[in-house]
Amino acid sequence: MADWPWPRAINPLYEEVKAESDAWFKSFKPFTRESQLAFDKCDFEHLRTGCDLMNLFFVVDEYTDVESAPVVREMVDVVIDALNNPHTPRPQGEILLGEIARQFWKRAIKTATPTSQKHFIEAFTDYLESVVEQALDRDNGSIRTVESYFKTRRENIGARPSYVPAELGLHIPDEAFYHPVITELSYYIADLIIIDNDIASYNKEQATGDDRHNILTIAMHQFGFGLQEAMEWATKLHTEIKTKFLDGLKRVPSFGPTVDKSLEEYIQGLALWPRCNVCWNFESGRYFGSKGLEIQKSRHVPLLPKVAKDLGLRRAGCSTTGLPVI
Ligand SMILES: CC(C)=CCC/C(C)=C/CC/C(C)=C/COP(=O)(O)OP(=O)(O)O
Ligand SMILES: [Mg+2]
Ligand SMILES: [Mg+2]
Ligand SMILES: [Mg+2]
Repeated sequence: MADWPWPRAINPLYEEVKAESDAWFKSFKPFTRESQLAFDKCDFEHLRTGCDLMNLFFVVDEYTDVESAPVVREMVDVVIDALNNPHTPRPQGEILLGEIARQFWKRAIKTATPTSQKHFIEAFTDYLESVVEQALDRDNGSIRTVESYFKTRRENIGARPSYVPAELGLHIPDEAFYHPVITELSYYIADLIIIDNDIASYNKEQATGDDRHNILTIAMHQFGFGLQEAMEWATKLHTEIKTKFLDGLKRVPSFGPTVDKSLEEYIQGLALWPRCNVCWNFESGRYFGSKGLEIQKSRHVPLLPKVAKDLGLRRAGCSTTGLPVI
């Protein structure tokens, strides 16, 4: 990211809004003590809806990463139902994900334009469907090709719904929002986030045996690379995608002065994402503990030993039956 034109910046209201968002989230007691400690290491930078959305993402990710496809399907359906019915109370005894999603969305829509609401529901539903696909791959032990991995991971990374906090106050009609050039730009950004996440989280994922959905594992498998070769291949791909994004900016068509202004703000939000993500990778503690900034400079990461499969969340008491409910 050294030559990415959008520099690191922090929202001035970040501390205040993050505290409010965290207080709301913790009130659910969604995690075991160990999971909450791991979770507290995450550090997000967006205003309230953005913060709440990141919290929602990570609870969905943590709960679904360790379950079989039929269980993930049920969880996903609960979340889809809650987002489509934010004013309807959730049934007693339902997994907590429904109530978290409902409250998040009920608050978010108060300040979201109708077009941004529509785009969020579309994008988040596609994300949730890809989480079920990921669980099916996990159940079958299958490893995808680079091409088929990118196809599902572009939704699974959660990037599209994560662009929506930049769009909440904007009115961008579908003809502009889903114009092929805008879609292309949004997927270039998703691809940059995928490569950055898969590199940063590779160590954690290989150690816990959840690395089949990781571009490094896939490149090693498909091209017969070693880990370092896969890393270099992924870095080259990252450079090519950055160039494609910068070139694509020159092809954005005009939709008239009002839409163009909104679109420019939205694209600015897209362009900031890979920078935010890469900073967060090293500063949040999720992937490198307290050594993030050091590793960002040295680029040396000692590989963690593989842990036994059942030592993950399930062991910590987070199996479906043990998961918190409302
Ligand atoms: C969790 C999620 C979908 C967040 C969406 C928001 C977003 C784009 C966050 C930054 C990158 C990230 C953590 C992606 C999830 O990949 P992963 O499931 O491999 O996350 P992990 O490497 O932290 O486990
Ligand atoms: Mg995931
Ligand atoms: Mg994960
Ligand atoms: Mg990852």
